[in-house]
Amino acid sequence: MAQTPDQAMELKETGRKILAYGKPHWKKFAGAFLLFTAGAAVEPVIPALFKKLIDSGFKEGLNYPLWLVPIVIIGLFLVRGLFNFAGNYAMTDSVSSVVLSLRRDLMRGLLRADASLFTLISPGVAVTKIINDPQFASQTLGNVVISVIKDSMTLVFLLGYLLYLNWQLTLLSFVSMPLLGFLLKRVQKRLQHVGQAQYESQQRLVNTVDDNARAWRVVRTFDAADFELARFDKEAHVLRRMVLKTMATSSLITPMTQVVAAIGVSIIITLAIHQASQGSTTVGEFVSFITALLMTISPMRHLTDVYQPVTGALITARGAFDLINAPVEPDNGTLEMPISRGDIAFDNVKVHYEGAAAPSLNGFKLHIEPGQTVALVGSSGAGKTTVVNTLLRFANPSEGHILLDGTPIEDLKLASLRRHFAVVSQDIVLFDGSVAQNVAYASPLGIDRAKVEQCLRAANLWNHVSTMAQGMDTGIGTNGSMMSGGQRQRLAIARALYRDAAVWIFDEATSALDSESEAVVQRSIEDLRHAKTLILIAHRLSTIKNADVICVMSEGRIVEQGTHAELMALGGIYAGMVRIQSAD
Ligand SMILES: Nc1ncnc2c1ncn2[C@@H]1O[C@H](COP(=O)(O)OP(=O)(O)OP(=O)(O)O)[C@@H](O)[C@H]1O
Repeated sequence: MAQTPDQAMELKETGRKILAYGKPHWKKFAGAFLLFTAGAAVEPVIPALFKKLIDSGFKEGLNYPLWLVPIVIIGLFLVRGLFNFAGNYAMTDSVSSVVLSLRRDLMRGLLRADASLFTLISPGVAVTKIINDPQFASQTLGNVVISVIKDSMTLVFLLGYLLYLNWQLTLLSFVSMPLLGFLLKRVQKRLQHVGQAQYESQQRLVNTVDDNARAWRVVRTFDAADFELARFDKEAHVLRRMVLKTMATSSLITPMTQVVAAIGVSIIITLAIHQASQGSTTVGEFVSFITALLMTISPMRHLTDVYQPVTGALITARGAFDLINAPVEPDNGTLEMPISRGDIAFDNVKVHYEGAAAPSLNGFKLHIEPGQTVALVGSSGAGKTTVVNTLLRFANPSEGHILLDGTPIEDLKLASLRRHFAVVSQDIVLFDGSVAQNVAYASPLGIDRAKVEQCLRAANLWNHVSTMAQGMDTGIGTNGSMMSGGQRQRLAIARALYRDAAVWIFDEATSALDSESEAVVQRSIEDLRHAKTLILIAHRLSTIKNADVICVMSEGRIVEQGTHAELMALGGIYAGMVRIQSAD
């Protein structure tokens, strides 16, 4: 897989974006920089001290107390250590601030993303992108910055000292630099494309784990543990191979640098020995020069070692930025609608999902008056849920309009539109919290416990909740995993009832209920009739026969419409469906 120029550009762009996140914290970064610089400035003092000690100690006799030697050496290391500690602290402080802002923006990206995003990424990948990736990328880049500051400063000071000691020899050390630059460029290119492959492989592995955590019951029922393990192993091996490739490529850098550096150093040492043998340098000068020269190798090597982590971090950050840059749900409406009567009109609406063979709604026409109860029935795939999705603007029509109280819904702000609906959908999703927190979910006024109880009673769940260890404050586990299917459904109904909406939508809301619970919920729904606009979607026709209007849908449009009695009298599709169900 070759790295395209575009991808290379994107990495630079990613780098710029991360820098923009660091900008507000520049003072802290600058503080860290100064502290590391001060730490690095201590480095050449060490060889300089050796020169002083050796020259004066060996040639001129001691002209300072001997106890000063350990004090000064220990003191120097202590000062360097303190500067480095403070620098690390300041750096971590700044990096964690960057992680915080990045995570918040990623989360915002997820919350605002268009519905299409959720057909592309799994929950596991979203978690990785928001939780792990910013930490990994920022931490790695932070460490690299620390190492670059420390090492380049150390190098600058050491080089300064070397130039001061012997500028001709020092300049010679630059001879091998172009060769090193050329080799490093080639390695970097390879690192970029192996790193990208490693990132993609990791995402696939996350997807596999995500599937197994969500569908664990299915996996066990199908006795598919071995099958899943084999699937996991296959991808885990691919990832392992990619990690090895990355490491092998980046490990080339160290020996390459060392050999190239050795060429330069060997020339310089030879010349230095030659100069010393001519008596043009003192022993102290010679030892000091060689010590400082050898001390440059370690920071030089560290500096060339930053390619791999930087590339890896940028590739990871680029993946995370995908989430920030994901297409945002269009919200171009400008109108607010504080109160709604619940008057809904569909005017020749056509919806064609991307990639679907046929439109899911095709010339859909319906007027629902305030307080009316409308039932949508029809075979699976007829487009019933799409009506709801379009009404809430999770899907957008390519033709036609939907009006709420006479206003086209696309003219309303999304939040202003959606606040008028309470929906119990087919797939029940609950939050990891208590019963009360789930019922009063995101309520701006906090939890009204009396109202929570009233809604739980209406949903026929109060009897169960009152027996739970902490009543309505009992936790229900991830996605309500500690409740039965019917209890989860009733909790979702209570959540919808709690919301003071103008339009209530129940999409197969009682399908998992036993007949007693269904009767209670049915009565609660009956109580709402006329006070609210109700849209009921059900396969079990007995649950909707009291509706004011029953719409029979087929292939995205209404093919029969009327009351139960009218449709029975018509003797069409609806009457046929009723006959089949009563025969069951
Ligand atoms: N996100 C999507 N992308 C592509 N096609 C979709 C999408 N969602 C639904 N569809 C298709 O649109 C059609 C109508 O689906 P819809 O969910 O509205 O049917 P339904 O009448 O509610 O069915 P059911 O009674 O089984 O719930 C189906 O053929 C379905 O495959």
